[in-house]
Amino acid sequence: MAININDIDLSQYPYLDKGLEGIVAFSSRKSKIDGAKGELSYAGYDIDTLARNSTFEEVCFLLWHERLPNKQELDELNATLTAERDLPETVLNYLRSANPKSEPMAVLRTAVSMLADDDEEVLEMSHEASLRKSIRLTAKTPTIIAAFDRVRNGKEIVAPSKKNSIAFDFLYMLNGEEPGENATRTMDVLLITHAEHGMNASTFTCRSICATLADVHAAVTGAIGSLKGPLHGGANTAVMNMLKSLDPDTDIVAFIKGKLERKEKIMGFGHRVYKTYDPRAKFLRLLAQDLSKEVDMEYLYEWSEAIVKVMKEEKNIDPNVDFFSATVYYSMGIEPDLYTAIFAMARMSGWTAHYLEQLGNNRLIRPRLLYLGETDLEYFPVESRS
Ligand SMILES: CC(=O)SCCNC(=O)CCNC(=O)[C@H](O)C(C)(C)COP(=O)(O)OP(=O)(O)OC[C@H]1O[C@@H](n2cnc3c(N)ncnc32)[C@H](O)[C@@H]1OP(=O)(O)O
Ligand SMILES: O=C([O-])CC(=O)C(=O)O
Repeated sequence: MAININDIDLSQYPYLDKGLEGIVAFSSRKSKIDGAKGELSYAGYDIDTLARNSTFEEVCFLLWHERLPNKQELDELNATLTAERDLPETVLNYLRSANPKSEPMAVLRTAVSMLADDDEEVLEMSHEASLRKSIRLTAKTPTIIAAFDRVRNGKEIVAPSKKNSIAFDFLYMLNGEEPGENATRTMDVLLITHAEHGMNASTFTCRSICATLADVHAAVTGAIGSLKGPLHGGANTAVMNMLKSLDPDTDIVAFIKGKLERKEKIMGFGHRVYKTYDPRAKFLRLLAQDLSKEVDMEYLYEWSEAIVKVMKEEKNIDPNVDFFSATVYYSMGIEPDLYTAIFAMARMSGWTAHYLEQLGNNRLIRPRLLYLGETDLEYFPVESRS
């Protein structure tokens, strides 16, 4: 006989909720979100201030150490991140032989996992060794994404120039030519705004893996798998696929209303925590407006604004970080299926920061399950089952 949920005294299970909404699973010093006000800060610094003034490397230091670096500390981190950008030959060989039709996120997941093979400290679990591995993972992830994109497009892999920031070198390795100041700064802002976001699904995955005392490579490999889905980081690619399906004759109001009537979700909208405009979307919206105009694709921004208006009127739902970032990436000439991988490249800093935090105050994560299946069934050998 199956157990009926109505017969169970649910007051014994105070935390039972589909999707764990509202449950505080960890404490952290990495980021603070006020979902009602639409505010986000990393280790005490408002996201708008960081996006306007900081660099991704400085944000990495902030997330790992919970304070901003001084000049010498930042120079040292920059030097290490630059020196660690090369990939081991085993990973390069994998990227050269990977199926060019594979999703970049699947290839990234495999390549990041493979980095463990060549990391001499892989099983060294101290905070110091885990931080060194985190720096190496953050340095190498952009090289993996750019190399796979070149290989799948029949182009030679470009080695890192090691002359400049992660944002600069990523665009250099992707396009085979040095990016200008504006493109570099835009990529830096994208990386800063995507770096960290509390107990999101992929960070939860990362911390759960860490809590078994598995190494940081294992934890971020799991996190990449979690970020890939369209309800999480995969939404940015889905947003651009939706925008690309439109044309100047599309009645956007009818298009969105039709989707809502069919109970389809509009990608890039809604958030478990924000019940108002995502502060990062506010920032990226301005970038999307400027950049799409610069490359004569202002129509993408105009369609986006039209969608924002219908979603507000019909569902009172605002855009999240994935909505306008799609137009920013597209205006930079980046292929839509790379967007989630670039998100992962940024979030590597947040994942590894949470890994270090979990390691410093660890307990196995093992929630309970409410069993609702059959009980006390009689076992019959397979031959006698109908
Ligand atoms: C980096 C990130 O991960 S940001 C999020 C990226 N993901 C997306 O953009 C995918 C689209 N958005 C969504 O699916 C959701 O808003 C999520 C998954 C992000 C958050 O979802 P939840 O907190 O679980 O809300 P849930 O899915 O239960 O939705 C609540 C209600 O809002 C509606 N809703 C939420 N988001 C959307 C959306 N994007 N389009 C249409 N309706 C939506 C739901 O249909 C539901 O309506 P109902 O109560 O009438 O059935
Ligand atoms: O916080 C979340 O649920 C999703 C996320 O990662 C983000 O918005 O950056």
